[in-house]
Amino acid sequence: MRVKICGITKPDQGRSIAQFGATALGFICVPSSPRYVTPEQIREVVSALPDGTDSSIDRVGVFANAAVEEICRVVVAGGLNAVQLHGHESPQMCQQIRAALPTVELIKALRIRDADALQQTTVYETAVDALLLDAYHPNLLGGTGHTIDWSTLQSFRPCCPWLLAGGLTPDNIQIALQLVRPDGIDLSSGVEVAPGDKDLRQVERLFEQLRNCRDRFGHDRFVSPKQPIS
Ligand SMILES: O=C(O)c1ccccc1NCC(=O)[C@H](O)[C@H](O)COP(=O)(O)O
Repeated sequence: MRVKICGITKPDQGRSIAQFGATALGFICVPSSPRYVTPEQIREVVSALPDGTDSSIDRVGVFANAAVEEICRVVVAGGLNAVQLHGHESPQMCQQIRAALPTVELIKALRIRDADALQQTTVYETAVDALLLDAYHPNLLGGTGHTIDWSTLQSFRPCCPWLLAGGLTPDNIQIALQLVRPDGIDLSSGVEVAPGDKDLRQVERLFEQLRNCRDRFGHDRFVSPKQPIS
């Protein structure tokens, strides 16, 4: 299972989170966010990663309603290998980004207000490599700490891989994964002291909980430290 920890701003925290077993680090490239980082800051985090993980861990830039040219500029300058679109990007725009960045993984985030909102996922399934389902908030695009009603996702099986996001914490991750079967999870505020400042104890607890899930259910869809399950 993929485990993405989003909103990384500090090199020492990125390094520790990689060592705990995260398969992806997310960088907020949305200037209005309190978690915003420049391409130079992203490079500093990536260069502090333990040897070997700097190329194996996914480096995901999170954008919202940015122009294709701006996304390309940040991807190159920041050394990113994945792009997450967290705004109102159309399937056509996703295809333009895919054409401009053919070797970069493209993830479309969709904010799920209710079960009906899941219908919008079908038009993106062929335009991107993966979907990320996040909670709806009237004023904020992401990092809200709000959860999706997981019961609406119990039979969600898109044609492409997908990540569950929105208000996940070490305390609720087991319950979420008992109800929902995503290919990966994404956490931000649930493992933070303050926006952009990760709580390493909570990140460690998250991986403990994931290992407990694996032990309890007797299968390998949960992550083990330093041996992420793809
Ligand atoms: O985190 C932000 O500040 C942010 C701002 C604008 C667009 C997206 C943003 N975050 C996207 C993420 O990938 C978060 O990890 C996701 O929304 C889950 O956040 P949380 O509910 O805090 O776990």
